[in-house]
Amino acid sequence: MVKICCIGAGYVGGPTMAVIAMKCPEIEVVVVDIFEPRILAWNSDHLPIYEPGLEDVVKQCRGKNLFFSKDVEKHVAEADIVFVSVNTPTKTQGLGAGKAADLTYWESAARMIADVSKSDKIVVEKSTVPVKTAEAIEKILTHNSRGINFQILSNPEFLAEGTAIQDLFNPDRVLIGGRESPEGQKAIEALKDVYAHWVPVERILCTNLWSAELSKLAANAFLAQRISSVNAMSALCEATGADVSQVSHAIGKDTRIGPKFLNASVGFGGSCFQKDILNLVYICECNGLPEVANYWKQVVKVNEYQKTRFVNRVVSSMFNTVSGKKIAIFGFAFKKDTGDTRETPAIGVCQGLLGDKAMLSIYDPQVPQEQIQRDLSMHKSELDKPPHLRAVSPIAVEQVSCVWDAYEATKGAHGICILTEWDEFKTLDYQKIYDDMQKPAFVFDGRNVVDVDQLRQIGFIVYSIGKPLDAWLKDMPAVA
Ligand SMILES: NC(=O)C1=CN([C@@H]2O[C@H](COP(=O)(O)OP(=O)(O)OC[C@H]3O[C@@H](n4cnc5c(N)ncnc54)[C@H](O)[C@@H]3O)[C@@H](O)[C@H]2O)C=CC1
Ligand SMILES: O=C(O)[C@H]1O[C@H](OP(=O)(O)OP(=O)(O)OC[C@H]2O[C@@H](n3ccc(=O)[nH]c3=O)[C@H](O)[C@@H]2O)[C@H](O)[C@@H](O)[C@@H]1O
Repeated sequence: MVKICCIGAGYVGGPTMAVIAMKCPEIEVVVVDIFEPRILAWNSDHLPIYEPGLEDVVKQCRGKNLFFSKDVEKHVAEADIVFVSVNTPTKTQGLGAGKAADLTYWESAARMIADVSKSDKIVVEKSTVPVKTAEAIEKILTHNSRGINFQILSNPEFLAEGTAIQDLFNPDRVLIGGRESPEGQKAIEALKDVYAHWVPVERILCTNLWSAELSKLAANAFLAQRISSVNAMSALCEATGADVSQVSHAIGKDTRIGPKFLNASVGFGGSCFQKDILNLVYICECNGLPEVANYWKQVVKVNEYQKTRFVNRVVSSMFNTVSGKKIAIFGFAFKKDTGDTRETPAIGVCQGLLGDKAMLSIYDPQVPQEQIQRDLSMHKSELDKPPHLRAVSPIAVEQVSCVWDAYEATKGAHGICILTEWDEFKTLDYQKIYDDMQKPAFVFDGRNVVDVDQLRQIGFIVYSIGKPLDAWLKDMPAVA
C-alpha cells in the first residue's frame, strides 16, 4: 500500500489530502501537524476550517484511509510520498523583510524529513515557494541523507478557499514539476498516478521544477492583477459616471479577456495574493529586474489605495467625521464561504475607521469574536505566526463589538459597510434596518451586493464601489 504523509494540516493540507484519500481508497493518507489543537479539531466533529463539502469528504474517509496525527516523525518515516504544505508567510525581519517568503517552517520540515527517513522518498512541495526553493531543499535533504534517495517535486496548489472541494474534485489543471533525470521522471509518474485516479490525464501538466514553482506565483499575480485593474477602473467609473459592473460585463464578453475575476471590490484579501506578489517582486529585484518588480508592486499598491479610498468615502460622506458614530460592519472574512480572515480587507478598513474613532458593530456569519478582536489588535508580524508561536495575546479593542445578527449590528447605527459578499446580505430586510438606524442612514457597499436603486428608494444614501455616485456624494472629494 502506498503511504502518503502531508506535513501541515491547514487550509491546503487538510482538504487536499482528504480528497486524495477519498479518490484513492487504496492509498493511506496521514496529515500531521505540530499544532496539536488543529489535529484534535480534525479528529473531532468541529473541523478547524469551514469549507463547503469538506465535512462530508472527511467523514467518508477518516479512520479508514485518512488519519490526522501529531506524531509527525513517525508518519514521515513511514511514508513513500511526503507532501510539505506548511505556511510560507512574508518575512517580517532580516534580509528581504516585507517581501521575501519566510522559509523557516519549510526548512525545519525538510531537516526533520532528512533526520527521520530510513527509506527512499518523494518529497512534494505543496506550499507556495520562491523559484529555486527545490534546489535548496534538495541540498538540505541530500547533505543529511545517509544514502537515502530523495526526489523533489513541485506540485503547487491552485484551490481557492470557499470552493476548495469543488476545485480539488475538478481542477483546471494539476501541475507537477520535477528533475529531467530518469529518477525525476519516475517520481513525476508516481505522483501523476495518484492524481490520475480522478483527474483526466490531459489536465495533468508536467514541467521542469522551476516552471512549476514560477507558474504558481505567476498565476496568483495574474489573478490579483485583474482585480487591481478592475478596482483601478472603479475609481475612474466613480469620477466619470460609468458603472464598473457594466464595464466588466462589456470587456468580459471579449473571449480573449473572459468574464471571471472582474468584480470590483474593496480590495483583494486572503493569505496568498499579496504575499506571493511581494515574493515575486523580491525575486525580480534579486535577479536585477527592477522594472519587472515595479510593475508587479503596483498591483499591491492599487489594492492598498482601494481600501484607503473606501475609508475616505465613508468618513467624507458622514460629514468628515465618524468619531463616536456606530458603524455596522457586514462581513469580516476575506471572501464569502470561508471563516478565514488572513489579509482580509476588513482589517484595513476597520482599522481606518477606528483611527477616526468610530464605534464598530461587526457581524460575520463564520468569523468568531475572538478572531476579529485578535485581527484588529495584534501586529501583523504576530498574526503571520502559527497560533502556538505567538508571543502576545490580543487585547480587546473597546470600540469594537461583535454580534451574531445583521439586524443587531445596525440598531442605532449611522452607517453600514459591506466588506464581504455573503449571500445573506442581498436578502436582508433593508426597510426594517433603515427604520432602526440614525438618519441620514448610509450604506457603503464594498462588494456591490445590494440593489442600489431599491435602497435609495427606502431612503438610504448609498455608495457602491465603481457605481454612479449618489447625489449626496457627488460634491465630496474621492480622497478626503
Ligand atoms: N490557503 C490557500 O487557499 C492556499 C495556500 N497555498 C499555499 O499553501 C501553503 C500552506 O497554506 P495554508 O494551508 O493556508 O497554511 P496554514 O497556516 O493554514 O497551515 C500550515 C500548517 O503547517 C503547520 N506547520 C508549520 N511548520 C510545521 C512543521 N515543521 N511540521 C508540521 N507542521 C507544521 C502549521 O502549524 C499549520 O497548521 C502556503 O505556502 C500557501 O501559500 C496554496 C494554495 C491555496
Ligand atoms: O494561492 C492561493 O492561496 C490561492 O489564492 C486564490 O484563492 P483565494 O485567495 O482563496 O480566493 P479568491 O477567490 O482568489 O479571492 C481572493 C480575493 O480576491 C477577491 N476578489 C476575487 C475576485 C474578484 O473578481 N474580485 C475580488 O475582489 C476576493 O473577494 C478575495 O478577497 C486563487 O484564486 C487560488 O487559485 C490560489 O490557489
